[in-house]
Amino acid sequence: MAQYRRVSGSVGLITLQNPPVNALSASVRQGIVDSVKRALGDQKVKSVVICGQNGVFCGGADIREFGRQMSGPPLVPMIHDIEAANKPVVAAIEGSALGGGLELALGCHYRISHSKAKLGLPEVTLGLLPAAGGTQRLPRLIGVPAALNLITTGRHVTAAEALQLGILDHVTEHNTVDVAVKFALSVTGESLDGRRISSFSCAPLSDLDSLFEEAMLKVRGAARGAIAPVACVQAVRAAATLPYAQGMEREKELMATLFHSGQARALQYFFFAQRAVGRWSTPSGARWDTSQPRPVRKAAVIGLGTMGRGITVALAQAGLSVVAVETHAKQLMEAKKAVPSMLKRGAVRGGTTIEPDSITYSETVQAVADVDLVIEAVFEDMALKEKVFQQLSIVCKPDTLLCTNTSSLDVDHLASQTRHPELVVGMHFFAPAHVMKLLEVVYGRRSSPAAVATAMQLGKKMGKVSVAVGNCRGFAGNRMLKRYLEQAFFLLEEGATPELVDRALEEFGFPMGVFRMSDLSGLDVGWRVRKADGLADTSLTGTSARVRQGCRYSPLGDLLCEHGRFGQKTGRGWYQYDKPGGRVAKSDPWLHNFLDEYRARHGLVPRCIDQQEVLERCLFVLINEGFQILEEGIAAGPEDIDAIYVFGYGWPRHRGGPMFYADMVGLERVVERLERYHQAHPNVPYLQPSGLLRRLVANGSPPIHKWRNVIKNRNSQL
Ligand SMILES: CCC[C@H](O)CC(=O)SCCNC(=O)CCNC(=O)[C@H](O)C(C)(C)COP(=O)([O-])OP(=O)([O-])OC[C@H]1O[C@@H](n2cnc3c(N)ncnc32)[C@H](O)[C@@H]1OP(=O)([O-])[O-]
Repeated sequence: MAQYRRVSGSVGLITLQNPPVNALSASVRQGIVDSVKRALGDQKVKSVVICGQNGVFCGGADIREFGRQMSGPPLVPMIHDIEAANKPVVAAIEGSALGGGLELALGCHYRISHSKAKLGLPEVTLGLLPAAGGTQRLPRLIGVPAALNLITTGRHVTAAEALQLGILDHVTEHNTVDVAVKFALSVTGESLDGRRISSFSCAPLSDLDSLFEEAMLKVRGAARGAIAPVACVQAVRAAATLPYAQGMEREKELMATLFHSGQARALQYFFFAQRAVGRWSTPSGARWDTSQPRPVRKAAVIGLGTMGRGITVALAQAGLSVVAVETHAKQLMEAKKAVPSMLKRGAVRGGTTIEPDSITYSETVQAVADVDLVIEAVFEDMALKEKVFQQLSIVCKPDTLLCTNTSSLDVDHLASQTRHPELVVGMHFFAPAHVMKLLEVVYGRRSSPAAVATAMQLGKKMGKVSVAVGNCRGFAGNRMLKRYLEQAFFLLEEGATPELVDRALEEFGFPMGVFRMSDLSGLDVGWRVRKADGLADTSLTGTSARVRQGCRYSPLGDLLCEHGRFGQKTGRGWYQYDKPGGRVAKSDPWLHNFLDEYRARHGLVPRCIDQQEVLERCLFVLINEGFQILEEGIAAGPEDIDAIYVFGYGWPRHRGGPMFYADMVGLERVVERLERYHQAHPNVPYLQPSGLLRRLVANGSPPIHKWRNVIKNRNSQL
């Protein structure tokens, strides 16, 4: 809807009304069309102001309408009519002017904004382009290079930057609508000839071809297979080379190629998925809307290795006062140098200021006596963590929340070491902890709803996407990753090379294939875990060398570690690097010989493996584990798993996440391929389709937004 009224005698004020972000739904568009008509037809009205209710101008087209039959007046002619109006129209921007919202403002003759507003054309992040004239008007207004930057990245800019770029005419600290109305009165009767952006020409550039070639190269490099950024460049090129009307035709054609694409569906699904994870629930009935988080003003971090330092920075950046504890004097000294410079770099990047004295350092756990929450980030060793939790339980206030950053150890067991197990949860950060967006909040059997709510809220405060998951080995993310890694090792045994596997995964859209990733994070990390689990025994020979606990096992990673090949840090891993710490992976003939010898020793005849098999083996087994996790209630819904994989593991966002990908591929096909691979590899039980996956297929493979019902029905029958 849009409300219309006349104010200050001669200004028609149109207020968009569609909470919470005044998205341009069919009824809002109809409301605007009707109101504009009224204002232009009313002789008493000399100028018009368009604003949004509740301090938000407009969040753009209504994304929920995209999957449906479109109705109501289309945006393009609506904006065109506003621009063609013979009375000045002023956009009064508060909150956000994004996507179609900014396009609407670009159709107005003047734009006035509050200083706190954010503006942008984020359509590319939804697999689209700004197809309500945004690709044609913005370059005409601010020049091709700046428009290319905004449209291909979708980034939001502050009002100050928008003013500097020339998007805005005026920025105010006061009531924006009042200022806009006053302004509208002041321009009454003035000529609008120079105010209609569609009549502008783009500022001439000396070498347009090379500018667009460069832009295309850059965009293709960053897009990892996403098609929308490429279409955005093509649309802006049309603005720079064609008259406005033809440019609009090109914009429409390009939008048509994107609108029904799988990528657009995936990205729009993901837009809602990342918001859905905030509405968490646990199998015991705790929920986001009934659980009260506790206030956390002062927090502590125990252990200042790489993770502990990152967590300290993330907490300080969120405005908390932090006690950073490290019992090893040398490590503490290093952390005291490293943390302030990490903070400084973060402040420069984010344009913020940081209070350096918000962090105090200590060599003893006694220093955490008065904090509200502690995050333990010591070495991944259960005995050590047990000791820390026992100490914390004595030292801390009785109501202090005790969190562990373990990536796979048993949260319930750690809780059992304390006097208040209900106040223990996992907060699993991803390295580097002050940069990575993902936080897995792991609730144990006895974690209270308030403890989960507090950790979730703290994650949000730190700018993370927090996902609540249950306690199991590896939680959701690493548990699924284990299956993916295993398949990659098996593929090497069967004849693939790290290069072939990585290429397939990188062409799929991962920033790094599994072996390059493993070299980056260090092969010794997994080796240590496997050793602790009694798995990494390379003294075994014959068939037993490749079997553990009755299942197929590949000792390849263990063997590499025994050769001192820990990845980038030692200059050798699955690839070779020019020096320890080197970043550029090069194919390593030693590794290929090693694989040949290994296969010969175990009587494995290498075969030709294609990219499709790599993808199906690695990804379908990971997806299958995801279904198992849903079945067990470790994650509440597919959106949780997808958010974990996109934000924590580099799953390409334009493929929506592993569970969405399964939906796209077709659940029947996933089952069929898994069954086939399981037949070929009967000693890999995880290739057997999970019960939930089979049940979904038996239920006619409902779309992903209906999976929760199938899970719920099953749980209610138990
Ligand atoms: C021809 C077409 C051309 C055109 O160029 C295409 C477009 O404009 S494409 C559009 C280009 N525009 C964009 O890409 C902007 C997308 N929006 C945003 O970036 C943020 O929502 C915004 C910054 C506006 C507010 O942030 P915040 O304050 O943290 O709030 P929040 O994020 O938590 O959202 C609150 C609720 O509103 C919901 N919702 C939001 N927007 C839309 C929408 N457009 N539609 C529908 N719903 C929308 C959101 O799902 C959530 O629902 P729920 O049920 O409560 O979970």
